[in-house]
Amino acid sequence: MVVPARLMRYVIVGAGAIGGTVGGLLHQAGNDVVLVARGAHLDALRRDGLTLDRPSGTTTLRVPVAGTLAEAGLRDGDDPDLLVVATKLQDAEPVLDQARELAPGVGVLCAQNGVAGERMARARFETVVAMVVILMADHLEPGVVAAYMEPHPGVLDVGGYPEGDPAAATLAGRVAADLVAAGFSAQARADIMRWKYRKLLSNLGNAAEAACGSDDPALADLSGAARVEGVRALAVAGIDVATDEEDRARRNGRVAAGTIAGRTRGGGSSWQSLRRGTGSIEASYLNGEIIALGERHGVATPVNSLLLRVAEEMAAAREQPGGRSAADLLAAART
Ligand SMILES: CC(C)(CO)C(=O)C(=O)O
Repeated sequence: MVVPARLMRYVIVGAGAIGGTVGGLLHQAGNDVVLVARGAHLDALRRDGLTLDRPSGTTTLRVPVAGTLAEAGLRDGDDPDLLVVATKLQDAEPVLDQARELAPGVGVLCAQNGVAGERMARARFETVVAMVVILMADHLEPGVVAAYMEPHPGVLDVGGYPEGDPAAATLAGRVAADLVAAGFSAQARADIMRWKYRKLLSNLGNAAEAACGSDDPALADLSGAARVEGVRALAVAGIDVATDEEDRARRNGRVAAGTIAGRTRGGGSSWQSLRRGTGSIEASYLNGEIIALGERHGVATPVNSLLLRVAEEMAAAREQPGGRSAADLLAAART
């Protein structure tokens, strides 16, 4: 893909917490954006626009919407779109397959946790941009998204995948500039995957939070134990990970104190998946990534294995988040 000089159109699939916030604010900053949504959310977006609740107030944005990528008219060629995949990882492959049929030369941006989205995208497309998403947001109801961070709405660093690919790096630079102009903390990084692995480590606690709830007093111990296994597996696999110190220097956003529009943030993305009863959870691409590395390199990962099993069971049974005890899970993983 030759990255064109003109402003690209962002076609964003997965217009929930992440896609809605990113798309809404890119649109507000004057970018050409289409949100691809489904069901009641699509109806509400068409009827009422996108309502974005932020600590600074509520905005209604008339972002163009479509029900499918075909309806969005996804295009490559001389005037190509950028396809932004903001679905959960378990929902990404059908989107990528459909996009490939419509516009095989399109550039793809993976606005997702973990490191699997980039692999999936690169298996189908030439130009792929990886993104580290640190954005505390929630898809509250059809048409309504809350973004809880201030003073900026989130950290969205990007970089070409694989690292060193010149077209992907150029595209990442363009995206970073648009994100900064839209108010995000964003930068293009030549070593983006170190940062994605760093973020993966923090997401190993997502399944624990979903299973036990954020008020569980032993949650930090359980999540910490999952991370210790993750750090060990990545180190033995020889995967370079950005450090806490580097991370701290970048973190200049925080979750707004109290509530916005009368609501308090409940939990992270896996907690939200259980709450919505979607029947699936991202843990197989987060804890599962570490389990697979551990198996390959002889590192035991009992805590991640247990968390994955419990989170998947809860999702399949459409259990609400928070029903398990973190102390019990930790004890079970250690026996
Ligand atoms: C950082 C945070 C909480 C939001 O991007 C996250 O990664 C998640 O919940 O999955």
